[in-house]
Amino acid sequence: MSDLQKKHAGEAAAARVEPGMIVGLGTGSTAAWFVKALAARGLADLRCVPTSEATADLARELGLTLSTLEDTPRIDLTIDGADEVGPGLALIKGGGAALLREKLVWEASARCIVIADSAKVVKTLGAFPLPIEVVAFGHKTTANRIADVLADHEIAMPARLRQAERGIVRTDGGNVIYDARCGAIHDPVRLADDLKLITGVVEHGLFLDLADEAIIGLDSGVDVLHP
Ligand SMILES: O=C(CO)[C@H](O)[C@H](O)COP(=O)(O)O
Repeated sequence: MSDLQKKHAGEAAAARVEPGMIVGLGTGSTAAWFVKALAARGLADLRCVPTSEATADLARELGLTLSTLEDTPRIDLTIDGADEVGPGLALIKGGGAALLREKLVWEASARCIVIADSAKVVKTLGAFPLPIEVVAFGHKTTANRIADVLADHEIAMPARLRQAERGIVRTDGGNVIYDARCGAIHDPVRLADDLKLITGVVEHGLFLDLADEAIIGLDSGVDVLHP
């Protein structure tokens, strides 16, 4: 994980934004570099839709004009980080617990650019634990159904409830997160479909066919990938 690479990716992404755009702001440390670089450009008439309370706080502090998905349901460009960038720009996201709002904003966007440091680029998704957002009510019973689906995908490890020092992690929407240590996800499309069918699962961190471009930060500049 390289902060310099994240900075390079964030800055290159900020250069893609044009005055007057409605921009989706991602969540995480790479997205924070983007938000800072975007604010520094001082572009006119931007409206920004943040994907988390943390990003909203940062953007507000930097003087960016915020909007909501309700007020601006069509976003021109969203720029966001990822935990893994796989073949075809299939992604794992949700390490920062913002996957649901992120996916809502991505799906409302005409164009999405993922930004990441070079360590995030992988040949097969799944080394990073797959975040699964679950309704808090009865979450342990939902976890049992998640384990059954994972077993059907030859993933033996049950997903683990995400905890922080202060206890169970809650998302901005009040849900909990289970992290599935998949090892390797051989059929991301089928796994995504199967997880979505589980009652109690709100969203999962597989972002498939959503990224139009990836800007990968290097020590000396960036690399641009397309699906
Ligand atoms: O999906 C995310 C938050 O839910 C983040 O984009 C992802 O976790 C990458 O974070 P970072 O840029 O800090 O490595």
